[in-house]
Amino acid sequence: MSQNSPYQQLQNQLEQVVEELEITPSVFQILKEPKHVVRISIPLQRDDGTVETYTGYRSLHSDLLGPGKGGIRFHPNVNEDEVMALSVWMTMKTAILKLPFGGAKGGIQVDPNDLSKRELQELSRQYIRMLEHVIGPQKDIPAPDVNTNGRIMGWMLDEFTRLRGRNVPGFITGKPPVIGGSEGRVEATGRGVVVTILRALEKMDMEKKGAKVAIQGFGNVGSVTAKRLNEEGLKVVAVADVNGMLYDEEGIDVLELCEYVEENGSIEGFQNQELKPSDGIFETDCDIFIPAALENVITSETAPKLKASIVAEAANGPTTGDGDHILKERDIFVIPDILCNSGGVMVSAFEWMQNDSHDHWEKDFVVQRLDKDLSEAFREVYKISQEKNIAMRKAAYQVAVNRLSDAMYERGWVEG
Ligand SMILES: NC(=O)C1=CN([C@@H]2O[C@H](COP(=O)(O)OP(=O)(O)OC[C@H]3O[C@@H](n4cnc5c(N)ncnc54)[C@H](OP(=O)(O)O)[C@@H]3O)[C@@H](O)[C@H]2O)C=CC1
Ligand SMILES: O=C(O)CCC(=O)C(=O)O
Repeated sequence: MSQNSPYQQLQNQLEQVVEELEITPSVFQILKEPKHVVRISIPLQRDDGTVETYTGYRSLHSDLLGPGKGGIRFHPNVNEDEVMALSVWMTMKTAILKLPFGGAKGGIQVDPNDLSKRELQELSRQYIRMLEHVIGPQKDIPAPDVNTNGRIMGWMLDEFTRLRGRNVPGFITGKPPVIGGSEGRVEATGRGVVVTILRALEKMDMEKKGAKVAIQGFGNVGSVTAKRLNEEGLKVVAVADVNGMLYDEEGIDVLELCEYVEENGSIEGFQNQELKPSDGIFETDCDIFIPAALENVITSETAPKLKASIVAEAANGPTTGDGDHILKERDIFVIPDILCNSGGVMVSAFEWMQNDSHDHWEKDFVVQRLDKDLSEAFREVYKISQEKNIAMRKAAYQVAVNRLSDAMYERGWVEG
């Protein structure tokens, strides 16, 4: 495992949390490894008739509190270490939120931009065919993540339905509402990120109107977060994607940018502005910095440059151990990923519940419940961080591990 292995860093963190909570080390023994990791080699017939194989994974970290839950990522950097770490973070999120789920994650090592629409659909269906034995509404329930969306969830649902010979809408979440998806799931992660930011601003006595925001990543999570912050009166001054960064100290026209990205797939060319280098995002003058792309971006190199007083981790695992240490030393308030971006899985849980009871909730109801439940989770974590004088990340892990440890005891997996 490399030094920047998210999975290794996680293991170190978990071991420390178990020690500090003075709970039995057996809890760490159980949490340190996923229950299973399935690796598949997926053959795909390309449009030119040749066959290529793609490596795919599904890691089920824990089904202690319910079936595994977690997204599917399509990206060239997907690997076993990453998928395992992402599945552990899912276990922590669902435990913090008291959802009836464990943690899982999957992915395919592929750049979807290299595939035609037919190839992408076939690869998505093939992934489900090859993993049918380990997924299902009471076993392990997938959802969207980086480079996957409602359209892909729809194809996957269709494939699973064919395999089972009956409709099983609760097998996957994040699907379009017309085939059983929940209202508000597309926006849920970004909306949740903003709920946690608003709670943090209140706790820190910071004015939200005009607060300056910089966002790395302008996909599903980054763009919805930007839109919601804009509605709340904050000012998005910088946005970066892989091609570069847009900067406007007066505030970017977020609505127009969202429409532009929807049509053009990138921020490049927006209002004919020249992009600045993508890395400039770390040095932007702002109050809130939001990583909303991939792992390991706040490091020993970038953490010292940040100007923000709040880091809201919309991405999973954006901060390395060294980076985190520097943020702590610099007294930057971090809303940890396992709390900050958990609005997505929360509304996925709502979707699964609606599927189970053949119900359809109105969007207003979904949004209100998300705001209320996530604010409550924020308060619980914040209270512990204050009482114990520890960082929000450590407090979040403590909440999760305590709950998991209690469940292990009640199920007879460990002694008290
Ligand atoms: N979707 C969800 O519901 C949830 C997602 N998350 C996490 O949020 C993060 C983003 O996911 P999501 O928005 O769904 O993914 P998307 O695929 O929709 O968007 C990812 C964005 O990140 C950008 N990006 C990738 N690499 C870089 C880079 N090196 N520098 C700057 N920008 C970069 C992409 O740019 P480009 O388009 O140019 O490639 C794109 O704008 C991930 O960590 C994911 O795990 C967490 C919880 C739930
Ligand atoms: O909605 C879900 O089930 C999972 C979303 C996800 O992958 C995540 O929170 O990282």
